[in-house]
Amino acid sequence: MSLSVDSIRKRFVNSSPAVQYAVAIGGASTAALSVLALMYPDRAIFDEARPDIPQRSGWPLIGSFPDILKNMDTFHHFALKGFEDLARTTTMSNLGIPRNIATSDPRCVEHILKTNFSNYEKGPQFRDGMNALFGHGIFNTNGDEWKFQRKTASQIFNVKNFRDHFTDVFVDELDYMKENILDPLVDNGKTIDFHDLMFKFTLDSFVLLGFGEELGALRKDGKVPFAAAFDAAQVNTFRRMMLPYWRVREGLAKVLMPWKDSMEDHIKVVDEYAADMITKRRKEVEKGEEHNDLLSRFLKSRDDRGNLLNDQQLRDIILNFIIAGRDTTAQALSWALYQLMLNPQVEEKLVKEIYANISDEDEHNSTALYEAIKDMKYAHAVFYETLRLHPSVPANQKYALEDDIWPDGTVIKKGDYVVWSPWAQGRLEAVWGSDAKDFKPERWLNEEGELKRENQGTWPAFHAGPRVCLGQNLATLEALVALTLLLKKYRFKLVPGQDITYQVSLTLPMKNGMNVTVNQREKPEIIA
Ligand code: HEM
Repeated sequence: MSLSVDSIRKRFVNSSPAVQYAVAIGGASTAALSVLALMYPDRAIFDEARPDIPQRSGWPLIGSFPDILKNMDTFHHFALKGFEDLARTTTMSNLGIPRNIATSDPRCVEHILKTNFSNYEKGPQFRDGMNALFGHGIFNTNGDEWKFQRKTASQIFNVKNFRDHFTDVFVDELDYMKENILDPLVDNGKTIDFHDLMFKFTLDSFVLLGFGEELGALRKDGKVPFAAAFDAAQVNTFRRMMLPYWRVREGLAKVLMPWKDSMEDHIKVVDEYAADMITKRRKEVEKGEEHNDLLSRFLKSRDDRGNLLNDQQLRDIILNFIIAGRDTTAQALSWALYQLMLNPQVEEKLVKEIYANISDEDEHNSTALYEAIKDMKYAHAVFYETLRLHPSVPANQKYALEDDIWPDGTVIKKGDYVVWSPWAQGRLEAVWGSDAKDFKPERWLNEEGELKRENQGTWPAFHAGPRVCLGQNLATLEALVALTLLLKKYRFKLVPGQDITYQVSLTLPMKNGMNVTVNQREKPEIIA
């Protein structure tokens, strides 16, 4: 049956008013959508065009949102491909989240980190997403509130603490780990998840040195409930930041999958943990006990308005510092061992350096260990190279406080949401040369064998500018003490057939962990 224009018109005229109304509405909507699609052919509805910046391909009205969804699990590879295929600075428009301008140009990254960009003036998307876990802790504050936290915390990062107290804590935790967990596995072929082990080590160490609490994660099988809830809350925070309409999504999940723990459940567990810690410490202080750690410094100090801190403020501070101090270093340690197992020639060189510098006695003399490790150039190079390919903070963002022009000529408008990806940048040939994807600690040493640090725009692993990582020396010390003492005693082997990959989160965890077997290390020949 063929439908002529005339017959359609007749049918329409003879139909009921309700049908005529529905058809008219449908027609008008289609027309409106078509006009809007013509106005926004490659970007999210109402996003302004930025023809001056190379844009990643997008759909009419929704932009690249489907691509984000599709690549959610391999997001850092997705970022890398954009820079490789399109340009060093690109833009992407997505329905429901602000248009981003992404750069992998070290000059632009350094400029963002050191000048007119704020990580607090975030759109509601980010502030709302971060609030549940981060509250008003150091990562999520600005101005006087941030200055107060940074200044108070920085008091514990002095050489004396590093040399005497912190090194002691790391050595004690490692001693426990060696004796009770690793020694029983030596040469018996049984496997252990090294990633999980490092999370326990850094959690116990940081909670002890920062808050005086013996959490005992290393002493328990499986994850302690605080750590499990804390990890889940972080993954969820990242999803809230990346995907729009999280309230609707999470609301639906609660109805459709009521048996699954929600963000509120995870937050409840971590809140209770922090609350117990605070109550215990307040009681100890009442009894006249003296402590000199991070928690005590904050308990004694007055905030930017001159008040002693309440429990909520202390909770935010504790959780932010645990995020800062635990995950980042545990991940760096895991990725470092992964690369060493894949690159035996690097491992061999590092082990020779360890044996040449650390005697058996040094292993239990914190001052000697600290002094020796400070001078181990190759070990530092291994650590920096690990963070080049596996930066613990793999992607980051800020907002432009003013109109600006970047060093590469990109025109930035006040309020623009700008992002950079240390993960992608670390693998770009345009930044690191044709061997960018290879693990080569030698690139961090000059011809005389002295360490050379890249500028912070090229290697933004620890950030730069006023918000540069407060714990970078602590992290370096902790990682090198652990690598030194573990590699001196054991040779770890990667269990074949595993999918070692990252989980997309605020930091760079290994998605499936990393199983290894443990063997006794033979002394390298050169020393024997
Ligand atoms: C390998 C280990 C580590 C890496 C790669 C790392 C990296 C970073 C990065 C990239 C930032 C900037 C985050 C942002 O503003 O978006 C940061 C901030 C920070 N880091 Fe680290 N970090 C590490 C370990 C630590 C440790 C052990 C501590 C211990 C306390 C720490 C304390 C902090 C603090 C307090 C900040 C916030 C600084 C501020 O906003 O003023 N970090 N870190």
